[in-house]
Amino acid sequence: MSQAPTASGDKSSLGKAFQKLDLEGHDLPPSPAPSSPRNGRKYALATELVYTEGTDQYNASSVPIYQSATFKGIGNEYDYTRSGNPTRTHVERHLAKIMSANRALVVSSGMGALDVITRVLRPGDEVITGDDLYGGTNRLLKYLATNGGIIVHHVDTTDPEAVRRFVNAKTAMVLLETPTNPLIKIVDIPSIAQITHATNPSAIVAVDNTMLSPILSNPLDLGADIVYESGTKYLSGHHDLMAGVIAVNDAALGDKMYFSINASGCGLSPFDSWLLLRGIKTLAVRMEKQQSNAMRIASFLEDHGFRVRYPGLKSHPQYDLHHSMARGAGAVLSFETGDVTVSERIVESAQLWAISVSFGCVNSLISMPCRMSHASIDAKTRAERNMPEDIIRLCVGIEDVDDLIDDLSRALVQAGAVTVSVENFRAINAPSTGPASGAS
Ligand SMILES: Cc1ncc(COP(=O)(O)O)c(C=O)c1O
Ligand SMILES: N[C@@H](CCSC[C@H](N)C(=O)O)C(=O)O
Repeated sequence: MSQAPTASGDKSSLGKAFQKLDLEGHDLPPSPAPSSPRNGRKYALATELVYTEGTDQYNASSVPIYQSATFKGIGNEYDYTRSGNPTRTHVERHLAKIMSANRALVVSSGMGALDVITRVLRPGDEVITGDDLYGGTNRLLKYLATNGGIIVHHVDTTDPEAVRRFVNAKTAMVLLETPTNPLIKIVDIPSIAQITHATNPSAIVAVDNTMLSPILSNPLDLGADIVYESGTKYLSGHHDLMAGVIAVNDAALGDKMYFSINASGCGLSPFDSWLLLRGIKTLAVRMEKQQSNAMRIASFLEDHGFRVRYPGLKSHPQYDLHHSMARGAGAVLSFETGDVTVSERIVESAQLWAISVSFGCVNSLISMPCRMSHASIDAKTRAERNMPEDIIRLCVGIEDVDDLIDDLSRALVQAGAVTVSVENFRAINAPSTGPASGAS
């Protein structure tokens, strides 16, 4: 894997600028020693998730919440919570271990993480990214293109050759999502990282791993320079906090990220750091259940004639690619009905499935991305990027799967999307039963 730019050997003035600011600032400590070397995990990931290193003077089993803005003294490890806090450091070291990283940093949201990452960009820099992106990511990139002099190329990142056509000496960043949100397209991280670094070794390959989380994928091991995630989703798992995570292996890159976090003041609060840590401990068991539920639901919809997008289904055109990179398919899927009104009726008819943005939570959610999570992408752009207006996204939780399928069946029938009698729900959902009369 190529190294990301360093403060001394950088492609642009940005490395020098950071070096200068770091030298002028008195706001370090950067680069705390990682608690474990990268990939130096002793146990399986599911075990490592549960155990964190280090404790307080009383051997507390749960890391204390250091709910303090200031720390007394001169020249100590901590002086001010914007610059560093023991609870935050604890979750950062834990995340570094489980993300195969030398350093992880936590901030106030996933978008906050992307904001910090894109602060390395300078006017004239080029960014190559996908044509199916989370709406907020698209919005931030559009803002940078409009106001920051950044040139953003949206390409079909499912085709590494499409990326190759745009990589050049001005490419500062290649920003990837996989699976994409909401079209569930798969991006070949190793090929794109190789293509990018071969042409421009100082270009940063950044991967948004929100849709999978570290239990299923470690993009740093696949050639990425930066991996970031919305901790609001699987990592925390209960929709009770907002968080963002940035993980790197390159020390200079980590220092730049830390500098921006301290300078802009977006580090995660002590209480949210504690909540995030608590959530991470159950990630493996939540994901296992969410994923098996998602597989049943995806199969149910496919059996009933819908076009389903889910990388756990063999019918996904990039099934093999996805499973060459990841340890599972995750729990987000989408499907189309062919009719926006029918889709709206399904979403509104669901009772157990909450109509809500977001995903990765213990309870199941249903949404229409074009009206909700991706509404900030204008309709013309959505059409140009082949995002079907009728697409429904399901974010599967840990409930009893038969209850979820029953509720979905009821909603499909009420919306006129399938024709089966309500009484027969359990019957039609039994795995041995053939398809009902199909999608409308
Ligand atoms: C793929 C993806 N990346 C990043 C984000 C941003 O995360 P947050 O909402 O925590 O800012 C989201 C959702 O919001 C997302 O779906
Ligand atoms: N109003 C919010 C929408 C958040 S969408 C959250 C999540 N990433 C998802 O995909 O559902 C906004 O405009 O950012």
